[in-house]
Amino acid sequence: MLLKACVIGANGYGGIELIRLLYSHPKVTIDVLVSHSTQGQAITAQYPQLQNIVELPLEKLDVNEILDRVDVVFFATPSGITKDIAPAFIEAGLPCIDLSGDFRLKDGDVYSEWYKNTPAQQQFLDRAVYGLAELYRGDIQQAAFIANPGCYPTAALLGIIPAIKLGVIDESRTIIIDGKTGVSGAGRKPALGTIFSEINENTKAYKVGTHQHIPEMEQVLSDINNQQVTILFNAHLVPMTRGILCSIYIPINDNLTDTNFTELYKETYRDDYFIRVRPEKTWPATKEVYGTNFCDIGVGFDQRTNTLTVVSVIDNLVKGAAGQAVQNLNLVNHWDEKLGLDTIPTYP
Ligand SMILES: NC(=O)C1=CN([C@@H]2O[C@H](COP(=O)(O)OP(=O)(O)OC[C@H]3O[C@@H](n4cnc5c(N)ncnc54)[C@H](OP(=O)(O)O)[C@@H]3O)[C@@H](O)[C@H]2O)C=CC1
Ligand SMILES: CC(=O)N[C@@H](CCC(=O)OP(=O)(O)O)C(=O)O
Repeated sequence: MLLKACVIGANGYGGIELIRLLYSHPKVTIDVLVSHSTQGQAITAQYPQLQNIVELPLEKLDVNEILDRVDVVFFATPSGITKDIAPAFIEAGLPCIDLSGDFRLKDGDVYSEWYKNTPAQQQFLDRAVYGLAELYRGDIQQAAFIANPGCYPTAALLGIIPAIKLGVIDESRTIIIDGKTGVSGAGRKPALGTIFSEINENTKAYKVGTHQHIPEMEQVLSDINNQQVTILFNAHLVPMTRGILCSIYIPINDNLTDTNFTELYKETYRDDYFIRVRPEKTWPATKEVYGTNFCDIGVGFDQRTNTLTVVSVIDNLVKGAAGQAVQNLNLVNHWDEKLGLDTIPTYP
């Protein structure tokens, strides 16, 4: 029997990517699509490319009806909105996977500071399991409510986790993450900063020193390190549709200059199908993971500065959002982690 899924926020970019992936999933059927502003329309009115494939109506949010009709709910709704919608489903015990930032931070005060909004109730923050499979696979397999990681944190954390686990970092210096994203990261809603003439042939830094993903990365790294880790992260918008590339600079202890970091990274991820560590000093590009759940990582040690350069790429809508959500669905159900996700990148 197929598992019945509901996507709330179905007409956004995260929602349509969930529909694309769930449609091909051998153990799932999409039963309910929910929209806020386009309810009553067919999904094909918003996305004609779904004609003859997924011809479902966009429905209004009706908690009881959804509880009756489906086995799992995905929230592809904005941060600040999900925290008010999700609790009814969590309390009813329906498995929930949230793509927003509302349940990732365990400390409500930290959420208020960075998201400039009131946090979700603590009881729901406590129940959420952070859905980074490569780090918390065992917890996810036991979970009913997943807070899917943010797009930048996914790429950045996967690039830093091996170094933290191996204890090779010089803690007197700061880890620096230079992140670049395609414009789909901002969602489908129109905004001045993301229209063609503003972003084409242009690149810009944004949210410098204030990006909401900074405390998310620090929370996870501090959890692994058993003490506070502080990072410097800056985000940049580049003129492409999909993709995130993080160039990460990790200060390394003096006595480790002969270490083969590429081999150590490969060893850390030996059981993680979606993490592909490249040969020494071979650098991945965003197109090489386009449309897939892969995170490709290149590693190279700079002797002059005792710094490890790590380049990590993902598709923001797949490993950074919908694909990672499906990976988590597979784990929650104890299915093969690759189900619905085993594809080759679209290239060129
Ligand atoms: N885009 C990305 O790369 C990533 C996105 N995310 C997160 O995923 C979530 C979805 O993002 P994305 O799809 O890009 O955003 P979009 O702006 O493309 O879509 C947002 C969706 O939320 C719905 N929505 C907006 N306001 C409300 C409301 N008040 N009540 C109910 N539904 C509402 C919209 O419905 P309608 O249009 O009908 O109003 C729309 O379906 C966000 O939390 C985002 O932070 C996470 C990682 C990466
Ligand atoms: C281009 C762009 O604006 N990208 C967004 C990604 C947002 C996101 O994923 O936000 P959540 O943490 O709320 O899920 C940003 O940098 O804020």
